Amino acid sequence: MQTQYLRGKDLADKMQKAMKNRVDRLREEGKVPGLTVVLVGEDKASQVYVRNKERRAHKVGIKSDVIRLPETTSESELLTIIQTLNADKSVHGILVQLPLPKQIDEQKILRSIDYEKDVDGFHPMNMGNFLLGNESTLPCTPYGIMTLLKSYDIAFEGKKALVIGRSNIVGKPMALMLMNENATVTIAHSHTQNLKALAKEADILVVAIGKGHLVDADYVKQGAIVIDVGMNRDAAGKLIGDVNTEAIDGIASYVTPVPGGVGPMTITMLLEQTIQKVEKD
Ligand SMILES: Nc1nc(=O)c2c([nH]1)NC[C@@H]1CN(c3ccc(C(=O)N[C@@H](CCC(=O)O)C(=O)O)cc3)C=[N+]21
Repeated sequence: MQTQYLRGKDLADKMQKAMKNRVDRLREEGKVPGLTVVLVGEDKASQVYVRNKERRAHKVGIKSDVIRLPETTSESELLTIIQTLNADKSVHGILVQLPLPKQIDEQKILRSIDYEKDVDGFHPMNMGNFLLGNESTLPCTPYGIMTLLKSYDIAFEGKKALVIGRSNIVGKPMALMLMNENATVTIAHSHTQNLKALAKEADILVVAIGKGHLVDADYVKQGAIVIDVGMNRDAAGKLIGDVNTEAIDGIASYVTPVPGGVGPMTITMLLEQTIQKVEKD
């Protein structure tokens, strides 16, 4: 079987080109979409993501600001900044980069963001509405993955899906989205037994565990669709996924590359949801 790459980067470029036209139209009406990213600390990987988001936002015409705060920022200092952004009419989207330093309660911060400006879909109001099937902002990574799969006309109906990883921002919402598309979904995590055997049964395998090249041919059924959410660095500092893509070549039907797969789609959905906030205004 010839394994095909699901090229998130290509779809992201195409979608962002169309977004540019929508933003141009909004700007003609005097509406300039504004996205503010708050980055606490010096985490190197986070800095790269933030720079990527900023560059892409500017390219589609979104006014993007980054507030960089020191690692030692207190919870109350961060809450004050969020209150200012909540009240600022030129800010349509607020993203507080996770993870936050340990002195800051992440859930408390996410709750403090005006849920109508939560373009990540992490606010409990959005998470709750999403769980209930109501309209909501969606977590960008799983939303991007679903958008990518649909663009390749991949069907979900009755398929066996396994999501490895149960985080609030990827695993849990991913499982729910697959379920909503009528897949039969299993969630695996660090306590799961016989992971390889379980994975081998999956028609759709989503890997979000943060262990470089963990998934190889032993985990993948002939013809399976494999989604790699991993962002790890190897010994040489190169970005590698959770999936050893070379090892499953000829086994999987489709696989997302790293880089150029899920990451660019995450950013695209963030921009999409920011523009939607302004269009609905
Ligand atoms: N509140 C919050 N929202 C997030 O969405 C969020 C977050 N916190 N914390 C960190 C993670 C990570 N994340 C990435 C997004 C895009 C790429 C991306 O574009 N990656 C490129 C290349 C990156 C490179 O070359 O280093 C790619 O995969 O092709 C990566 C990682 C968003 N996150």
